[in-house]
Amino acid sequence: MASAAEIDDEQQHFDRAAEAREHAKSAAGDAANAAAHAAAAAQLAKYANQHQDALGATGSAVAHGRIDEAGEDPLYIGKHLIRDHRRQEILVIGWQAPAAQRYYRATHADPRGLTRKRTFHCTGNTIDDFTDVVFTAAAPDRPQGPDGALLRALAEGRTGSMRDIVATIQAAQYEVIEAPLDTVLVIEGGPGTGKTAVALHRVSWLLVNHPDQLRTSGVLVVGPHPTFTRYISTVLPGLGERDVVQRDITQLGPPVSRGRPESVPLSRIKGQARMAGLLARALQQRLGRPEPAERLQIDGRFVTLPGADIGAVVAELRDGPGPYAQRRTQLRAVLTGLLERRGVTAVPARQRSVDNLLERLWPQLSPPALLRDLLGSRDRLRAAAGDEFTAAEIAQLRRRGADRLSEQIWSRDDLPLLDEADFLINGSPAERYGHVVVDEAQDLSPMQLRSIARRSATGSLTVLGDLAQSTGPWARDSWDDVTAHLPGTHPRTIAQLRYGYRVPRQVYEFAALLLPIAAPLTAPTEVVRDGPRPGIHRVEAADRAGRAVAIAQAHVAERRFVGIICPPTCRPDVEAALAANDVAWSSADRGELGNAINLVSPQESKGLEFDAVVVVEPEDIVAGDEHGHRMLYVAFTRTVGHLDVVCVGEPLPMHVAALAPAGGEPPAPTVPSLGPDALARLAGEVAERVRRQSPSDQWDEVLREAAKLLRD
Ligand SMILES: Nc1ncnc2c1ncn2[C@@H]1O[C@H](COP(=O)(O)OP(=O)(O)OP(=O)(O)O)[C@@H](O)[C@H]1O
Repeated sequence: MASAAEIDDEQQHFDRAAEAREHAKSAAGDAANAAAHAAAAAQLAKYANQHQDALGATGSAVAHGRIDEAGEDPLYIGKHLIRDHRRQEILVIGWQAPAAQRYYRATHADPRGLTRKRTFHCTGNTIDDFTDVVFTAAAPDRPQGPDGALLRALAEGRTGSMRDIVATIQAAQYEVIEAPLDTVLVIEGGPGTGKTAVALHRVSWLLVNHPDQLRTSGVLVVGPHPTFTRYISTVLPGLGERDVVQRDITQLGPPVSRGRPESVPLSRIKGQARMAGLLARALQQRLGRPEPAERLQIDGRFVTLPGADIGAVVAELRDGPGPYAQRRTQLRAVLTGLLERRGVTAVPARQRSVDNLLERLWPQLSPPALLRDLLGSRDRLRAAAGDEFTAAEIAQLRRRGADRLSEQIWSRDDLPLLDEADFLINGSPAERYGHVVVDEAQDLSPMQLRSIARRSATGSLTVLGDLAQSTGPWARDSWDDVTAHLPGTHPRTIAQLRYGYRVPRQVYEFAALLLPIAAPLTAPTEVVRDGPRPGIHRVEAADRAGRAVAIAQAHVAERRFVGIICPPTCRPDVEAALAANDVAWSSADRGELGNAINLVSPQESKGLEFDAVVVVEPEDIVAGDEHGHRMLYVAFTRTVGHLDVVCVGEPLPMHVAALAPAGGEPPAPTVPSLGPDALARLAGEVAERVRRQSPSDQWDEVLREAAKLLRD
């Protein structure tokens, strides 16, 4: 604990900086009032608001850190630059400034000239305490364990909104944050290694350090589902960035009615990149052929255009560049030109016989109309499929469309197809960004990735995920399968985060027993802190839901933020138990998390975290997905503190023969043996790595060696 005198000294600096900040904010407001007319005033007011936001909220801490170097004045680091208005002296530098880098990158092994790094703990702008890391030349080999400030931040209770980590970003995380803009950067790491937090801070860092490229074009952050988007939505505004667009993956593409369910096999077909070719061919096949002679009535006289001339123009435009709608406009212009050459002067913009001919040759189409008509017709599907789809696949794709387009309900897998159709018809989306961040990217289909890729104006992307958490119809085992569908304009880099900050060691070790089956080649994360052991509660089926709710209530009584992660099979019982006990709860499928008990499906739990997690019936979670062990690994790793597993029979990981009841000592974990499926997956993965990392002329030899080793 810092001494009162030291805290007083620091507080004086904080008070001075707070006063300077208020002065800067009111000066920004005054500038807006000085505008010459209303339009300029509105514009200036917008800039003033942005500037005031960027300076930070009144009453918030002006700084979170300080660095000391021998013979130099200390530097205070906060979310925003603050100058003394009288002397123009810098009181606090923004955390993204190059001068702040050493606060984050200094380690005992490489202190970068610093003698000390101080992290403040504040309530508003009042300093409660601070934690120091002292760098001494005598201890360069000291291992860099988690410092007190980090452990303190990790121990804080969670809520339904993610917090920034600006005060305690770790050296390896900062290195990823400041990676070059012109990259496709993949950030991979186990659960709770800070991928999401790092990516959001990277956005803020990029906006400050690359204003010319990004301030006008903007940044887009794409998450896996609405609850996640809402959960992370306060981080960037808290860092002073209000203009970053945050969407979930289903919000890309034309606005349509959603909610149609889709089978897994159909999801697999619809997500494949070859669907893009199917749509492009389907669009071409909508083009018509002219009659040998096209007779048009214009202003009471008939004009005949030779079909061969028109056909040649249509063929040229069909094979030409540009979106479909733009080429349609070009065709109209050419038709008008042909008419003018036959003496028709000034063809009006709307002329019925020209419009009719144009509609026959090059029909006006919306993305939903194209897709509905395609999926609704076996003949259209067959014609567009060529050799690329089997008859069985065509039969699977075919479905009866709604009679009225406005009544059509679309599935999640239709959305990227509509977006692709929109691209083919209308060209690149109106909203393109200087940088795009994609979270939980390991689960996205090629068609979803294409949809994201076309929103990056320059090919600059940050892609984050964890292959060991990859589930669903598009579960991945390699990042190559993801990046193959992203723009190739910039180099691709994979950055790994090794340290797990969320999950306590005792819970992580339990969850990691699933890894040999879930993701055999994944190295476990290195956990930085301890916590309570998982509680295993074996119950009768009739008591399962009631017990889960009772455990959740006990956590709420301790003021914990709780997630009950429950497979669909158990959900009605759990909802009934919550109702029977008159417990207020929130449902993640309504896009929002409450402050107490939240009922969450395993899929929705991705990316979220709670103080306490109650996992209901692991076996059903495993059974619910082809990569069910990964899904369970996700569910187990959502906790910052407590994990309780409520089950009938074994809690999984099944190979842990007998786990002690809640609070008891579990036996030492045993290494699970691999079943035939897991072994086949492992073999496939080894072969894939050999292919990726060895020159092709050595594959056979390396694989023969590997087979021999396995036989022996
Ligand atoms: N340097 C840090 N300082 C303080 N907290 C941190 C730090 N790094 C990560 N955390 C915390 O660890 C938790 C996990 O972070 P985050 O959700 O970004 O991890 P993730 O790798 O995206 O996890 P998952 O793959 O499970 O979604 C968050 O509560 C985050 O605030």
